Amino acid sequence: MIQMKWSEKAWKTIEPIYEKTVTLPFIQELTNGKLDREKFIFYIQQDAMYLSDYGSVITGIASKLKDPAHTESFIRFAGDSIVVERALHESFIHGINEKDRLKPSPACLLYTSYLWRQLANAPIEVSVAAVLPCFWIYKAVGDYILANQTNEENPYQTWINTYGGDDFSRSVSRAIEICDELAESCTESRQKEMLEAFVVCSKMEYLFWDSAHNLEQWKI
Ligand SMILES: Cc1ncc(C[n+]2csc(CCO)c2C)c(N)n1
Repeated sequence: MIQMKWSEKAWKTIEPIYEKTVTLPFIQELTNGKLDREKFIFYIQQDAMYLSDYGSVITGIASKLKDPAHTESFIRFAGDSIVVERALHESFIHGINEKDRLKPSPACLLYTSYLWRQLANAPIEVSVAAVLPCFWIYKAVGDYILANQTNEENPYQTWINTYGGDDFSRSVSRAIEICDELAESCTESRQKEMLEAFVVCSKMEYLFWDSAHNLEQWKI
């Protein structure tokens, strides 16, 4: 019998989470262009803080990976995340006083802290699985939005084009391939740990968008 790849199993596991993600008001309103600017700016500001940590975590992963081809890819992902995200953020929050930046929301801090914890404590393949939803869910959501858009004047088109379409697709495929290669030489129980981290981070992608729509604040 041909064994299912780790990534196939992983996507099947989080499919219900993904399906719920695309029905979130944030994603629906991003798709029809009616999302409040305030909510989008909140998201972009939170994302700037998320990405700053994300870039460091991914650089840490690059330095721990044993296969030089994997390290090379992760170094490229880290560079890409800085270049692409800088452009996105400049196009949407250019002119907004950086000192007015928010503090990380609970959802943002939870997500970045979890990624740091995986890097510090978990086996490297589990850390890699933890950062995969960031690629894969964004790709799927980007494609979903492109396929379901009806408004030609969407103010968020630059954002949508970054995550839908072909350029980003190559990085996503490579990240998935690396996870599968790592999983192949792991025990079953380690593969389970990878899956758990993948599921947790998929949920955190959901929470991140939801928190932006709610302009999430600290209760205290
Ligand atoms: C909360 C949150 N999750 C995922 C991404 C998407 N993303 C950020 S860096 C990167 C890889 C680029 O090398 C991708 C796909 C985001 N922007 N914000």
